[in-house]
Amino acid sequence: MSKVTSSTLIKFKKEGKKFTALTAYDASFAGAFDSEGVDVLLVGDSLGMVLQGHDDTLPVTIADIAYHTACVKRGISRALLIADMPFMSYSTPQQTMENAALLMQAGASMVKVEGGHWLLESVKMLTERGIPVCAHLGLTPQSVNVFGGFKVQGRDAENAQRILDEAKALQAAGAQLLVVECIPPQLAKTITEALTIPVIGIGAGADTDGQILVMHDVLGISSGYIPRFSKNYLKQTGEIRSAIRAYIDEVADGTFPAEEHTFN
Ligand SMILES: Nc1nc(=O)c2c([nH]1)NC[C@@H]1CN(c3ccc(C(=O)N[C@@H](CCC(=O)O)C(=O)O)cc3)CN21
Ligand SMILES: CC(C)C(=O)C(=O)O
Ligand SMILES: [Mg+2]
Repeated sequence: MSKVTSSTLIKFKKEGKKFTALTAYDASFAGAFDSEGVDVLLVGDSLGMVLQGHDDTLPVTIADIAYHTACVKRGISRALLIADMPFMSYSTPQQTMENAALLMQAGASMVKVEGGHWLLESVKMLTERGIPVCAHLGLTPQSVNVFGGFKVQGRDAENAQRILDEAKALQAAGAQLLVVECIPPQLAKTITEALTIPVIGIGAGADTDGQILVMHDVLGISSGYIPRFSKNYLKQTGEIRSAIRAYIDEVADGTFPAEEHTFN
């Protein structure tokens, strides 16, 4: 099967084919997700919470992400592999280049960064130097202390407009993919229709081009708080590979996310 690239995802968007993304942190799970047909795998800085047991993603380092990216890379053959840039590893353009290079050399095919207008120069510089960028807007967990908690973003008209403007500006700066997290479904729909690049949602309703979840939520083994927008597919299937297939099928046919998984 041919490798998934940003061109594949643009083709899916044009065809209206909903695609699936999932986090992965090691070769074995990543290999299973890849062979079942998950299109995009993300080495998320969520690993700070689900692997390391922290309360947020801030303690994660570039070495942590590079290590898990190298592990995942060895297990997969088809999926597009994205690596999260961790907190404060991309605070200046120079630092961004150096750290993004480490993740690409560890095996990533794209890096993901959280933020809007302040990131435009870095997105342009990375793209010009051969590093594809996935942007991330809405509830950007690295800003949890600014938000005062993991709270839905873009609920009022002013912030919704700002997020839409930032999405367009990030695309214009060269971003090839966008993740929107925990925003109202109407806003996610507007952004998805306004952009030519694919938009992946989490807690953002059913009208984005793709969906992403944290693998521990899909397999029902997150400890402590489980976000209400996620779904435990292991419960209904009893087997890991079947759970992943159910997730892929429900995203493809529009059953997931349902009303209960969205913020209205
Ligand atoms: N296991 C896991 N799943 C995730 O989806 C996830 C992580 N970890 N870690 C990194 C971030 C943090 N995420 C989170 C964590 C909590 C909420 C949360 O508490 N949301 C409230 C919204 C409250 C409101 O209405 O503003 C909720 O009720 O779900 C959301 C996203 C998403 N990501
Ligand atoms: C939830 C996704 C989008 C993420 O950024 C992560 O897993 O770190
Ligand atoms: Mg992340």
